Amino acid sequence: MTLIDYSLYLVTDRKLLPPGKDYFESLEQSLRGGVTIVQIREKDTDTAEFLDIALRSKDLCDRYKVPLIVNDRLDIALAVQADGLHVGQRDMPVSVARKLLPANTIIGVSCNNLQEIEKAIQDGADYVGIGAVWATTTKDLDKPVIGVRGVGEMLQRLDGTSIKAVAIGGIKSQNLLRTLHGSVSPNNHALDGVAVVSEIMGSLIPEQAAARLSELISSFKRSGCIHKALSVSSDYSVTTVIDGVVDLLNCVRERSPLIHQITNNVVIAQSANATIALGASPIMATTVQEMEDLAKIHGALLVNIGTLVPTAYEGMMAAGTFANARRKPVVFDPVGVGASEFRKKAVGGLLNTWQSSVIKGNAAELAALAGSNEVQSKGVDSVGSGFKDPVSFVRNVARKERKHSISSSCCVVVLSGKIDYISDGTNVAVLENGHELLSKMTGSGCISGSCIASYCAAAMSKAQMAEEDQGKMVIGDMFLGAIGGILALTISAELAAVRDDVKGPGTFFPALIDELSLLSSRIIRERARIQIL
Ligand SMILES: Nc1ncnc2c1ncn2[C@@H]1O[C@H](COP(=O)(O)OP(=O)(O)OP(=O)(O)O)[C@@H](O)[C@H]1O
Ligand SMILES: Cc1ncsc1CCO
Repeated sequence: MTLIDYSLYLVTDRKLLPPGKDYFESLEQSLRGGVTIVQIREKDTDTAEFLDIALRSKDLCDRYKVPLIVNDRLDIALAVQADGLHVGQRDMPVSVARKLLPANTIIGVSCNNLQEIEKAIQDGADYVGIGAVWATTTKDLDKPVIGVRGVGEMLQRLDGTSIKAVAIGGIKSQNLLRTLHGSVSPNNHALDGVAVVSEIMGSLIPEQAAARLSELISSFKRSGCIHKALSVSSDYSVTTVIDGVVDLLNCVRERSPLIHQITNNVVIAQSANATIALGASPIMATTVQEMEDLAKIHGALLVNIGTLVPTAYEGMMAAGTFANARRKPVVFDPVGVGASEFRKKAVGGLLNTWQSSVIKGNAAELAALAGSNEVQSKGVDSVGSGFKDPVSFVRNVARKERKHSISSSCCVVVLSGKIDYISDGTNVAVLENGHELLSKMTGSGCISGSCIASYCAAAMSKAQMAEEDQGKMVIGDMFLGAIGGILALTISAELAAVRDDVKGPGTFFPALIDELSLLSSRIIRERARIQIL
């Protein structure tokens, strides 16, 4: 069979055409814009009309050397000598269609779960349409939305087969990179393409819409993310890390990045003050309506679920999505995730919707996230002495998170506690700075999230976007950002704790803010206690 390019798969829906827009004009423009394969879907059209549409669509697609797939109707596919047929679970079975269609006809099937993938393999489908990956308005959804992590599991089942995979459902330029990066199996089995409906069909200028999507897909491919998935740089040394952190400190002070924080109402003012003391600029905002505008101007986003309420959840969903679309760092603090089913479900939903650059938690939070019973929680706190082997634990959680994302924009994981462990899945930084008084006040972990977000914003702003970086989820060294944020807080805490004016946890916090504002390169170089493993 000739090689089929599934990368930008247009599924038609004439109901979405803007008023006055001709369907054939729209199709031709999208072909010019770079659509690589077309499926015509006509659910409520009479046979004669469908045939006419299919014939003319086939003619157009042939002119652009783009394969045409017919949805559901085998008779129409035969009549117009379509390149393929796409069936749903309640349509003609793949194995029967295979017998009826000419050899070499492409047959694809919609799959929503692993059983359906299994069946597609047994039946010998050429490709599967996995969806709905996001919630969508173009089709009545009688099946659950899968989310990118679910797509990854299905791709894993396709490992070792020659079956191609296209994700479908609510894919737009806004979530395209997240879809491509996030839909990946542990073996780096990635999508062959994405199916798009409304962003192209609903456009007045489909050529532009298709070209924008096509460019994003090409930059994703160019960035080599798929091949580099497990090759995070391992040339960190204590010296390079400290030099890097000092650089970030100066950058935070010089550029004062805006840090958008959706955090809990216990620590809002503390976090905003800590952010200012570091040299960055906070905006605490939770309302869904302003998330798109804020993502345009912030340098990083912090999402902390400490006192989660449904309206803030909506804001978090939107904020992360817009931050991903603009390739800004997202720092996630799943506070107390082990404490209730509500939190667990919310965290699952958030992680499945957007890509975090850094996930930070105490031992109990990360244990809950990783499904480990080794450390228990008491509300938002961790009980006991932590993990037997925290280095392997944090590395494994980072690896596991990376299974949900291709590439150097991998997720860095911070395990906080008396000693902090930070990993990008390969390297582990062990940081021994800090003071017991940090554990005697509420929200020290939450504030460390603000510090990390500030340093990650600096890391992003220092990175020069190269052409091949256009397809990445975020640029800049998030591993250094996370280390820098933790060092800033813990070194300042050491200095605050020994001040004459500090008598205990009450006087400690104001002194901590003072020391954060006085932090210097010299202090970091003198005091950082760090190992890189
Ligand atoms: N006993 C300690 N000695 C030194 N440093 C500590 C100690 N406890 C905590 N820290 C520092 O404080 C930071 C926050 O740690 P912790 O793990 O207590 O956060 P947390 O449990 O998320 O806090 P919270 O829920 O109150 O925000 C850590 O990064 C660590 O460096
Ligand atoms: C005490 C507390 N409860 C919810 S969030 C929070 C702040 C520390 O995590």
